[in-house]
Amino acid sequence: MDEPKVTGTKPKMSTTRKILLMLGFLSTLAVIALITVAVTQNQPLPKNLKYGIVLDAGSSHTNLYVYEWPAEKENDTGVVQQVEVCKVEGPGISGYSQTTEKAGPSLEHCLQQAEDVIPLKQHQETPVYLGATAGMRLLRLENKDAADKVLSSVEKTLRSAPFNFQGARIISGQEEGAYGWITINYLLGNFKQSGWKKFLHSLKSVSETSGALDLGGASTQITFVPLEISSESPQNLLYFRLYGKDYQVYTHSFLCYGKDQALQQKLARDLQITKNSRLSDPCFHQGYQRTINISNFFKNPCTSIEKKQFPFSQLYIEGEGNYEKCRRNIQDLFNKTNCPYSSCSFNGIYLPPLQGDFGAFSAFYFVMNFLNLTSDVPFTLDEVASAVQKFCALPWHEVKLQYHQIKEKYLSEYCFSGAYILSLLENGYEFTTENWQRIHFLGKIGSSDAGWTLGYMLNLTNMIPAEEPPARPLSYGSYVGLMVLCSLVLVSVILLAWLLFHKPKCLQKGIV
Ligand SMILES: Nc1ccn([C@@H]2O[C@H](COP(=O)(O)OP(=O)(O)OP(=O)(O)O)[C@@H](O)[C@H]2O)c(=O)n1
Ligand SMILES: [Ca+2]
Repeated sequence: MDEPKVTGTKPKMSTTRKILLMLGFLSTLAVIALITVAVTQNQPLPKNLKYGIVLDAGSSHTNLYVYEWPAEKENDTGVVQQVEVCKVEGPGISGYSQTTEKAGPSLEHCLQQAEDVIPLKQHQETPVYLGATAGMRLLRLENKDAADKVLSSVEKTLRSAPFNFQGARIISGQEEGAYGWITINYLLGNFKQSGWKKFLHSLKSVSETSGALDLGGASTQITFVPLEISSESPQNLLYFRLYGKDYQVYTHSFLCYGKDQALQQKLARDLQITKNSRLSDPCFHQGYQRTINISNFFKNPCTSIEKKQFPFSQLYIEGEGNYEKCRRNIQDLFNKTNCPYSSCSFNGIYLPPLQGDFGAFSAFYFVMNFLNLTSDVPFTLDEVASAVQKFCALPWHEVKLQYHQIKEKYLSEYCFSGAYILSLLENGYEFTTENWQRIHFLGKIGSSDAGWTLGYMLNLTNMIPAEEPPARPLSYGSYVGLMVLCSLVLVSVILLAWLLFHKPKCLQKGIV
């Protein structure tokens, strides 16, 4: 009687098991198919790169920058990067005031370099911009006709290059400050945070942007978001809406306070009190000598105010190498006597209280880097001052021996420049021992040079949207990861359920 029962139940059990096995197999197959589809369907397309060229026609020299970015990510922050920089041989374009037709051709070598970097089929669509700064602002003041001719010459050359010419113009000091500020904050990723970073920032309410300090040869800029906005000096305020956020930015550009023109101003003042054609200068190393032609010296708008008749045509400068004396000497360039606002930097120019961190670039960086004063942990104000003092005290023959690889023009002026930077920051802008270390001397951020050019291009190509562009909540990697995780959980649950409700014989008590 028992026999038929046993044979009767056996096929019933195996059918259920078969169905369950089949279900398990099918769900595993479905999960694998799901993952495969997700991975292949959403795979990023091959990179479609775009390029842009900006020429920074500075007072001391011209640099050509090539930028690159993935076409499909144009409106994201931090995706544009510098892929090439070419330093144009010779002086800045304002140095061609006597031979204006040569200004354009001086750029040809670097334009050729850009042609080699950018794929041939993209030459025509690549925009090229030239922005001239304080050297050309000064030339325009001194000789408008010569400045126009220099610009026409560079325009002619740029139009004959195979790129998409978008203009060659003198940018204002305000633009120079603002674009420098945009560049560093774009590169530091301060404009737009996504996902967790955005959430963390909203919790901490950290200072969101970094100020920008640019020191050129002929002008210098300070730009930052002050804590409180005052309408005292509207010409120093700029309003931006970037990635859905409003920014009220303070900026000022001091023409004639770049390091080369500041030295000219200082010498012009020293000349007023010289009794003969010899001048002992504390800002040059002991043993250093330089001769200056007086007739050309006062043609410059930065020195013309000091013009007077001298009984000699050449001035012989002899270095003294005295840092303290040099600082006192430079101090005279900053007139702190009258301020028509609640607070000023110098020469009666409004400056709100300093706020947050600052990125200091161009000559701020070149000089500090030469003096080994740039590191991740910032040096104190006292450390910087004593390093400059020590360097200034070195006799010229020793400096030349120790740094024989560096151009004499640069080398001879690092003592003056170090002292000038300290005076500008400490006396001019009134940085103190407390907030000095909030200044970060930086040359590059990632692969891109800090400077106004990237911000200029981002603005002119409309690559920084006013409103935050709609973004996918998850990145491609997180999306795939989440898909895999969910699928694994699903398979595990199915397996577990199967094990619990249909314990296979091998797991049953007594057998194990
Ligand atoms: N390794 C270097 C490179 C440059 N300089 C000096 O740094 C100054 C500023 O250079 P830069 O920022 O390139 O000035 P420009 O852009 O030419 O000037 P501006 O912005 O005022 O037009 C110049 O005096 C230059 O001689 C330097 O001391 N050491
Ligand atoms: Ca510059």
